[in-house]
Amino acid sequence: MTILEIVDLSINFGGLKAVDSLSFAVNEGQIFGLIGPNGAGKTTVFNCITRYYQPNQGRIVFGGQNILDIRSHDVIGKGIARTFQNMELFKSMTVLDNLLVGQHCHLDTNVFSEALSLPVKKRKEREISEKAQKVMELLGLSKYARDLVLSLPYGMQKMVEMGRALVSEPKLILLDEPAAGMNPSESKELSSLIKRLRDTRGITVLVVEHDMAMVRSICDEICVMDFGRKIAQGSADEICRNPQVIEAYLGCEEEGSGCFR
Ligand SMILES: Nc1ncnc2c1ncn2[C@@H]1O[C@H](COP(=O)(O)OP(=O)(O)OP(=O)(O)O)[C@@H](O)[C@H]1O
Repeated sequence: MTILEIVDLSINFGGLKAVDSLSFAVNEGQIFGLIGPNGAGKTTVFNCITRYYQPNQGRIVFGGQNILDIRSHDVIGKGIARTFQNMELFKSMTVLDNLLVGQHCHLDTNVFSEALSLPVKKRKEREISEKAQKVMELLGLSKYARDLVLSLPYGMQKMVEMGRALVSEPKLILLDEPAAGMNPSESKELSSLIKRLRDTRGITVLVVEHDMAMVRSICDEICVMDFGRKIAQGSADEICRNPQVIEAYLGCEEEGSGCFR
């Protein structure tokens, strides 16, 4: 069953067509890769899905609803969460506080419950805190809960970002270059975590990633973009054999690896 459908999506910046009539569909429970050379338009697609950018044309249908009709701050409430290419964390705050940031939208309180600190507010706060604890356990972050993010190694900081996205219990998570800056063993661990999220929590994953070893190991289906357009779609084996894809990546093809960087 389709959970996300990108239909004829286009967005221009001045004369540049960053995304050009792009269409693809992601099925529920899939790990779907969006790849392409630098500047192909991948992050721009994420920015359109999260309503940070307003496309010039097209539709983005999530769970049957065109999300271009909703406000950007309502996207998370629909069940979509994301991580960023350049981690957007509050680095001088603790891990736990970073996970709790943004959860106020789920508190559903009003001025009276705030002022009177009513039990309903306290209960909601406790629920959110429990969710954060569970996510920290899942990601191996519990022992760092009270540590400042800036004191953690880079790979762990990326886990905090993943954690923040997971606390909202998304149906779909958008991961923008999750393995960037990680060493091979960290990205292997990340690959199994992403598969676990899908397998145990049923989360659908749309991932932008340049690490082809990771893309190959986790993605059920891959859409390849170049200059804003889709040039191929299929399994990892199919896209790696596709002449248009090889042509697009020429120059960053690794000697003998048979694939891309
Ligand atoms: N806000 C903006 N204003 C102007 N141009 C933009 C803007 N955002 C993106 N672009 C341009 O759109 C094109 C696509 O950028 P985008 O970041 O989506 O590429 P990408 O495929 O994610 O690249 P990378 O793999 O390097 O992250 C680029 O040429 C970029 O410079």
